[in-house]
Amino acid sequence: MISLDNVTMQYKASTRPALRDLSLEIDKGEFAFLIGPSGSGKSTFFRLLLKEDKPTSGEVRVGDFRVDKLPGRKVPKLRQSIGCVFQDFRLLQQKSVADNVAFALEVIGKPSSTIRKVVPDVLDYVGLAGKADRMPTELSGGEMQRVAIARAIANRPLVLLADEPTGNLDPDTSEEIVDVLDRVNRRGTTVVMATHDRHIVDSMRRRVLEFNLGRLVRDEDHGVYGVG
Ligand SMILES: Nc1ncnc2c1ncn2[C@@H]1O[C@H](COP(=O)(O)OP(=O)(O)OP(=O)(O)O)[C@@H](O)[C@H]1O
Repeated sequence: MISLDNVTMQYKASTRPALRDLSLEIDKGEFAFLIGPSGSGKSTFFRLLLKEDKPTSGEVRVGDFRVDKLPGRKVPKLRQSIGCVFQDFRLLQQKSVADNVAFALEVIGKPSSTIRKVVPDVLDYVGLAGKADRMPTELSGGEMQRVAIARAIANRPLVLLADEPTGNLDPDTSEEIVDVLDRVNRRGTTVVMATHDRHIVDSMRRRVLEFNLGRLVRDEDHGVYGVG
């Protein structure tokens, strides 16, 4: 589903590469944690998958997309097959919960009949039934992240990338959010979650990919956070 082959990413403004000769594969349906200290390359890895940056060398694949060689006109199609969730939720503040999700489907050209059906289903799925008409300011952090997940999965992407999705949440709420991601994964979506949350990694016992200084230094199937 995701594969990197000898990928190096050297930003022009930086003296050392953000990723160095990175090779890894994540299969369809896997749930993988990406861990490592600040600056180890986790966000850069996500940016390469989304073609927000182009690697200096090496090959990047997501599903059938050869991302590093993808022409610009095909990038929207790639991004439609990758859902993203971030630490800071990134909701549209002027739109209701339902409209945040609907808007994501509108911009990719889904017909309104589909949108009317999908939005309540997906809100129900993430545990927000009954909150469709709330504005983001009327939600808790955990609820905001549920909206962000609903928006990210509404189009049933192949992959869900979550960049520190629990970074702004308390421990109990974090567990609830990871439960939602776990359900999304069990439905067949590949999930990759970058995190600094030791407790979550240790309790889930899923694949752990540890980065350090742009290198993959550990890859374990049922890993823990470890000493780092
Ligand atoms: N646009 C950029 N230009 C120059 N250097 C960059 C750029 N983006 C990231 N870097 C550098 O690349 C390295 C990897 O950064 P990256 O953001 O991928 O790390 P990270 O593991 O996601 O960190 P964090 O846990 O803090 O989010 C760092 O040394 C960073 O300073």
